[in-house]
Amino acid sequence: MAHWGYMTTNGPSTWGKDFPIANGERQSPIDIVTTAAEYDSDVLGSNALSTNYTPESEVKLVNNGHSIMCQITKKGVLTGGPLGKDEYRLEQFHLHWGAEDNRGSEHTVDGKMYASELHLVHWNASKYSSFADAVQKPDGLAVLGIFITPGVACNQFKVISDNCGKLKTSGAEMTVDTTLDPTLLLPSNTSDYWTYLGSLTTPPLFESVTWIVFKEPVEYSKEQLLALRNLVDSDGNHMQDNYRPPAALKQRKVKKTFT
Ligand SMILES: NS(=O)(=O)c1ccc(NC(=S)OCCc2ccsc2)cc1
Ligand SMILES: [Zn+2]
Repeated sequence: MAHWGYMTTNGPSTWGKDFPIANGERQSPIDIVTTAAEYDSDVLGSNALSTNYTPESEVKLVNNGHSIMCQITKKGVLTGGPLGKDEYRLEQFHLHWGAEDNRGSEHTVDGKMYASELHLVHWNASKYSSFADAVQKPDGLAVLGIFITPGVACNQFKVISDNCGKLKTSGAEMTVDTTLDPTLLLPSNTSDYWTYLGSLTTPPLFESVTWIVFKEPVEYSKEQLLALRNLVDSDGNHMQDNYRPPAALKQRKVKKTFT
């Protein structure tokens, strides 16, 4: 099986061969049609989404061949909003980006694509014993999606962007002694978001993700975006355009927490 990727020969349009769920009923990402999203005060209004992350004292950065991933060791927790009382534990975060600023995000908003999208991946620690146990359960995962647009540098992201040069090739890993507070990777407004039931956006495409996509984008500098584009993927090409285009919404409703 040719390893999946984002090239013409192994990209999103070919994933259905080895991962038939690619054409499933709750695939991600999606195009968020803002006028069709339903404001749902009771489910969402009652208990606000809350993140309780502990600043990392060291971070493990991994070039896994299709993104740059930061593995989390502390026990940061996400709860509330569409997650109810369940506590979801932060496992890792990673990104998707384009070769140019006009593309790169996975979710789109009324067809608009952002330059990049940051994903904070959590698993339901109230119901399951590990990420691997939760990854295939319909309520197993929760991923925060943060849109990224070119602008001023994001200081908290510097620890990743400043080290991309040392993580050039697929499989490269490094541990960096630094404090990193995942809370500071979030937009200032974390009350306004869209949420819907979806999937992993890369193989194995499991339909186990409650998606929470914030309305407010965060800014990264041109240099920080360029650092991502200089990474090399598992085929030895520049890691760029590592995003899956929107999948069909099918019988799903997108909820929003703002009017
Ligand atoms: N882009 S995404 O956030 O939807 C996303 C998140 C996690 C993953 N996959 C992960 S973390 O897999 C870890 C290895 C694994 C373990 C059991 S099945 C795969 C894929 C896509
Ligand atoms: Zn992702």
